[in-house]
Amino acid sequence: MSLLHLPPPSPSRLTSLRNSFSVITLNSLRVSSQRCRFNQSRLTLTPTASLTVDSHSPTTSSGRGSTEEGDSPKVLLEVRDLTAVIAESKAQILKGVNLVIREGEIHAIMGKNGSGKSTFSKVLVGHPDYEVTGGSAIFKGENLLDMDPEERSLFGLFMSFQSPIEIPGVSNMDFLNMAYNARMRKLGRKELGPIEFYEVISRKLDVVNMKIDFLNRNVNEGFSGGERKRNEILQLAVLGADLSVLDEIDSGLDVDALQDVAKAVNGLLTPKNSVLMITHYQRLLDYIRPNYIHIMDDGRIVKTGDISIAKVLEKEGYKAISSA
Ligand SMILES: Nc1ncnc2c1ncn2[C@@H]1O[C@H](COP(=O)(O)OP(=O)(O)OP(=O)(O)O)[C@@H](O)[C@H]1O
Repeated sequence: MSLLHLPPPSPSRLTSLRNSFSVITLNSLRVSSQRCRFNQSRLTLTPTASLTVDSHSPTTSSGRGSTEEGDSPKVLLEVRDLTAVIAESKAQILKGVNLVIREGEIHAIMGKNGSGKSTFSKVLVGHPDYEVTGGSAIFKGENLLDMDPEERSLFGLFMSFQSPIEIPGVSNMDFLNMAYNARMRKLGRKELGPIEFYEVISRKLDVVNMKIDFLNRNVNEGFSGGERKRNEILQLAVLGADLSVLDEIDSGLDVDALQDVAKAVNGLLTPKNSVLMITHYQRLLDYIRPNYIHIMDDGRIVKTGDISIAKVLEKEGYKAISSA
């Protein structure tokens, strides 16, 4: 790929964008663009000792993570008794979610429509539509619920939304350059100017099999469903994350796109980072092999197991799971 194919954004364009958003990062911009509400109510919660659906008994199926005694990887995310309501109506959606994710593990959450899967993932990233009413979420040893969405993103939590939003007037390239630099600042690493960043991102495009033209288009504007999903993974590839929450990354993808996206996600895995996927279908799990599958029902994780759960589901539906 050559630099000649696409002019990098002008420095003045980047400066004006920086002035418009004094602080800008991926999750926070996407979260706040969805509801234009920046003031998330902050809660300081005391972790409570309680029952857990401990995810560390099933066997690994992806070869990542570890279940051997004495060789437990570090806990990355520990969610205990998490409850949350819809901010506006106060309707309770999460009714005590328990989940432990260790470094290097891939987890999948499945469950009927409306069981609370997306709500859980949005609560994790601090979406303002929801208020946490109890429980705790500790990420890399810090209280996640005490951080605003932007801090969560900079701290290494990435979320790919089920329906990625458009951001009119902001090109993919400019958006990613700013988000990348914000993350580099947080990590104490070198920020990149438009030309250097262009070289970085050009290489990442191959990872998701995206054409270079997408960099000059406004974020998700006019993108097809599949292109939006690829763009989400491009963002993940550029920013990196300790924990990537992928909400129905497989929806709207044709077979080739699904394979591209899965290959890209697999290519980003290291022994240190983890993935939490939400999906309805086994086909995604055939490409990205989870260590654990959790079933969510009515705002709680009610069952945890290995890939065999997905196989039963595919054949017999949720009835078979609840009676198991
Ligand atoms: N912002 C909101 N306003 C009103 N209701 C909401 C909101 N967010 C979630 N809900 C409701 O909470 C319930 C759980 O929704 P959620 O999107 O978390 O379910 P889900 O398990 O992800 O479903 P699906 O599999 O269909 O994506 C649903 O009944 C939904 O209508």
